[in-house]
Amino acid sequence: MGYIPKLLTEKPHAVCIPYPAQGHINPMLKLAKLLHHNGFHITFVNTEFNHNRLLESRGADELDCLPSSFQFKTIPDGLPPTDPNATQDISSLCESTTTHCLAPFRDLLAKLNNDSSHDPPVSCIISDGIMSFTLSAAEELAIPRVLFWTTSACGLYGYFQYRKLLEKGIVPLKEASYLTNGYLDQVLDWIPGMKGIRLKDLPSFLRTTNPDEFLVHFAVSETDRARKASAIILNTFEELELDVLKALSLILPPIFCIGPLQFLEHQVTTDESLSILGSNLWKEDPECIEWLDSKEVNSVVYVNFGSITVMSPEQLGEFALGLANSKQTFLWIIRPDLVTGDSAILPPEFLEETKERGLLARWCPQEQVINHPSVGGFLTHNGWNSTLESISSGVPMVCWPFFAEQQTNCWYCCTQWGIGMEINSDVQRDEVERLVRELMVGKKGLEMKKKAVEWKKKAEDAAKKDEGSSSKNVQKLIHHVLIP
Ligand SMILES: O=c1ccn([C@@H]2O[C@H](COP(=O)(O)OP(=O)(O)O[C@H]3O[C@H](CO)[C@@H](O)[C@H](O)[C@H]3O)[C@@H](O)[C@H]2O)c(=O)[nH]1
Repeated sequence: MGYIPKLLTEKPHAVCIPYPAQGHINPMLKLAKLLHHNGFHITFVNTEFNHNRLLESRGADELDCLPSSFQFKTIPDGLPPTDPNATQDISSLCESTTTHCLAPFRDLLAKLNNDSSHDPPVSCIISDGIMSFTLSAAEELAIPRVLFWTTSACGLYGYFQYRKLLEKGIVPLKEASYLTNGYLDQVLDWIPGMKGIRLKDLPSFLRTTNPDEFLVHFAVSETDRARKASAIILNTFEELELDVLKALSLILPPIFCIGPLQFLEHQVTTDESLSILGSNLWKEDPECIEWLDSKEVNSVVYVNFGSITVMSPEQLGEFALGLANSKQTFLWIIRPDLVTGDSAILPPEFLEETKERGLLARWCPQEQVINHPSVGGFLTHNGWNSTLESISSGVPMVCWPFFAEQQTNCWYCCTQWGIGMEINSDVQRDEVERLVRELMVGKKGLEMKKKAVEWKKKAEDAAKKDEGSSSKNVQKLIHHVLIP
């Protein structure tokens, strides 16, 4: 039976369930706040593992002060215990959530809908795009089922190409030498809306010789299942990705572009405890902002590779010496689990050379950092949140995509939006030095800065209260889909 309010005055109740990783929890929490602001009762579902991390990094008190109409619940992720201060293995997590999370999720919904519960009945489910098992639970309750893909539209469209790549025999690669012999440079001229894109610019999981590669088949099944949703949400804005959105609209249910969500979140000011509620899973280093305050406008390179990227000690060394040799001032966030194997050891000559002009920290309030007037450029892995946060702050990028759709985001930044320059995946100190210098003081850097500021303005327009395309899309989503 579908959603029947217990009372006519009852609030709609949205259950928001992110994929359990930082880059997915952040935008989902922003959306949840936005819906709460629009009169929804919210249940936000974390995995037990991440919820413990959230309590650890932000303190339990923060959640105690929330209004009763905004609650957190947890389900297990089905994985064995791992390092509580590190991101879980992504492939295992995708496999585990798909296999193990539906049953506890169903139980949770049943509890929320139980007569003795003080919550209004669950009236819609908003789930991460790669948690599509939730569609079955929503179907059983006959309520709207919305998938929030936290990637860019171009990244999502990139995943949509996997089925065709398999059918055409382009993937899996015939042998490992295809990774380096130029095969990945082939231009795929059959993808509408992505003129000139190369195989290497599509999401990276295709770089495999294994016909059974889990993440390739997972991408195929999740994109297939996306067609069954009531609607798709994207944290982007229409003007940024017009061509791809047009192509996606032919194959997907209605798409609502509601980004940049951080701008819309800033308009939510009704409840103090909610507006300060954050979702960082690592403790933020408070020193970063003070340090930035002491620096000149546009003078600092901000270096951060997000929550999942890992690198070898050699790669860390190349970045370090490239930054040192660039002579630029920098803030570099080295996550405790950034380096594979041993802990991050930086070359002594790097520490000596940069002690006056570099700050190292373990985690920071990135939105605040990147929006700080001192930050002039961003050395990034091009996770979609980081990319969009950079666009929203008018900051150009040097791009070192690690995996997933970061390669696609990078290609768009460098070739379509005019706001990025790519570093070779086999990172070398000389290239880091050259590109960082170009970013901060070169002619190309200046042009990119101009472009980035133009995109920032367009992003602000999209988020303008009541008038911008993203603001209007939020209202359409609510009134046409979530409260039909
Ligand atoms: O010191 C830090 C580092 C990061 N962040 C935040 O953490 C998020 C990181 O997200 P993102 O930049 O998207 O990177 P990942 O953590 O790598 O994100 C995963 O999720 C994204 C959204 O689906 C995908 O685009 C990426 O490919 C995938 O790796 C952003 O909101 C950052 O602001 C901080 O607040 N402080």
